[in-house]
Amino acid sequence: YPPGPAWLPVVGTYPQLRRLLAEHGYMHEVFRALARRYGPVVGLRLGRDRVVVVSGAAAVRAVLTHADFDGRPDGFFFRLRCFGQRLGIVFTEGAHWQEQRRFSLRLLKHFGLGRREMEARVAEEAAELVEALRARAGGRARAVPMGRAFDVSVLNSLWAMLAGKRFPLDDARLAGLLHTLSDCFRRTDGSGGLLNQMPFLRFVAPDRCGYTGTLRNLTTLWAFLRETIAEHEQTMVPGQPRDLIDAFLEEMQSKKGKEDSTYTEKQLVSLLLDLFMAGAETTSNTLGFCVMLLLRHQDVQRRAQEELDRVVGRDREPGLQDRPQLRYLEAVLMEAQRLGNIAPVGVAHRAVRDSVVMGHLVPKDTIVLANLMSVHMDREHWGDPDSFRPDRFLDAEGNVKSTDYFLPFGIGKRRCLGETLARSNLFLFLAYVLHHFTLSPSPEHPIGDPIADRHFLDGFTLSPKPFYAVLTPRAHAAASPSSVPADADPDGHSAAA
Ligand code: HEM
Repeated sequence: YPPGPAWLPVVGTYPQLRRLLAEHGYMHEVFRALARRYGPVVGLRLGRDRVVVVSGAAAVRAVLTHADFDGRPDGFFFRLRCFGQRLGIVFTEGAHWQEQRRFSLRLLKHFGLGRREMEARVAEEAAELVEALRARAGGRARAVPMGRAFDVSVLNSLWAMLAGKRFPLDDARLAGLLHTLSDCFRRTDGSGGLLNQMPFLRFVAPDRCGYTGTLRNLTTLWAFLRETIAEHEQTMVPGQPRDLIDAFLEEMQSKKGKEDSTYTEKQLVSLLLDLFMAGAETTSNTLGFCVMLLLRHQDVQRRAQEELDRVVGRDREPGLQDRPQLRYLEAVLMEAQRLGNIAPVGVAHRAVRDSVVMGHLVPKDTIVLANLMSVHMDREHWGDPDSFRPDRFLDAEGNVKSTDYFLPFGIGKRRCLGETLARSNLFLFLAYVLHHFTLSPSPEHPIGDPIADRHFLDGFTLSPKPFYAVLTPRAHAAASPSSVPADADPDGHSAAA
C-alpha cells in the first residue's frame, strides 16, 4: 500500500487529516503537503475506506486512463443521495452507468447539445444576464454582487434541455434551490466526507457529521425534481418528447415490467440530481473565479476587450463563430480554469480490481482521488504556476496551445459529460459581460488577490466567496445602446477607477 500517515484503529488517518486541514485551511492544500512528504501516490485510511491520492501529471494520467480505476466509490453517502441504491450517472458504474451515460449524451445532443440551438439558447441567456446586470448597476458604475451572478443563467442553458423550460433570473424558489445546491457542495469533499467513512456517526452526532443538513438539502431537491417530473407526466404527448425528461418517461414506459430495466422513476430523479449538481455549480464557480481574477488583472481585461472590439466590433453581439478568432479570451478562460481549480480532485474513482500505480499496490475497492490541481500547479511544467498569465496558453503566432497539463474536465472514460455545454457557457457568458461592461474592483469591498488571499470556499468544488464588482457600461454595444449613460467613458476604465 502506498506510503502515508500511520493509521489508528476505527478512525484511520482521519485525526491527522483534520489536524492538517486546520493547519492548511483547504483539503487540496493538505493533499499537496502529503504529496511533498510521501511522493506522488499517498495511501490514507478514512474510517472504513482506503483512500489513495495521486498527484502529478504521470500518476493522474495513469489512473484516469486505466480501466482498473473506472469505478466509483460505493458507500453510505453515495447511496443516501439515491434512495439507498446506486443510481444516476456520476456514482454508478458498469452496465448501468454505460446505458445511462449513453442515453443522457444522446438525448442532450438531440435537444441541442453542441448544436446551433444550444448556442442560440446560451446567447439569449447571456443577453438577459447583461440586461439584469445593467439594471442592478443602475445604468452607471455601481458595485454589484458577482459571486453567484451566473448561477441561474448557467442552469437555464442546461435546464432547457432537461426539462424544456427556463427560470426568470429573479425566481425566488430557484434562488433557494441553488443555495441548497451550493450548501451540498460545501458539506463534503471528493472522498464522500465523514458521513461516508463513519456512517454510524449519524446516530451519535447527526448534526455535527452533516447528516441532518445533507438529508434536508436532498429532501428539498428531490421534492422539486419530483414535482417537475409530475408536470411532465401530465402534459407529455406520446411520441413527441419535448426534453430529456419526456424521453426518459417514454423509455420507462416502453421497458415497463422488464426486471433489468435501468429506466425507473428513482433513476430519473437521481439522474436529474446528478446533472443539476454537476452542471450548475461547476460552470458558475468558474465564471466567478474568472471575474475575480479579471478584477485583479485589469490589463488582461483590457486586452480581452480590445480583442473583442477588433474581432466582433461594437455593432453586434459575440457568438461561438468568433471563437477561433477570440484566442486571447479563450486563453483567459483556460488560465482561470487552471488557476481556479474548481474541481481540485475531480470526482472520486474506485479501483475495480487490485492494481498498481507507479509501483504501489492499490487494492480493489480503494477510493482513488486524482489530484487535477497538482497538474495545473506543476512548477516544473508551468514555471510560474501561481501567476495569472493567459499568454502561457498562446504560441508565438497567438494560437491557442493545447497541453497535457490542462485537464479541468478530467480525461478517460469518465471525463466530464457536460464539457461542450460548459465550454460554450464559459465562452459566451464571459464574452457578453466583457463586451458590455468594464469590471473593476469595488473600493468598499476589496478582495485583494483572490488566489493568494484565498478568497474561496472549500468543498466538493471550490467556490468564490461573495464579492462585488463595479460594472461600467461600455458604449455602443449592440444589445441596448440607448441605455448607455451619456457621461460614461467608452471603455469605462477611468470612470471605474
Ligand atoms: C466548468 C464546468 C465543469 C467542470 C470544470 C467539470 C469538471 C468535471 C470533472 C473534473 C469531472 C470528473 C471526471 C472524472 O471522474 O475523472 C466531471 C464529471 C462529470 N460532469 Fe462535469 N464539469 C463541468 C460542467 C459540467 C456540466 C455543465 C455538466 C452537465 C451536463 C457536467 C456533467 C458531468 C457528469 C454527468 C459527470 C460524471 C461523468 C461520469 O461519471 O461518467 N459537468 N466534470
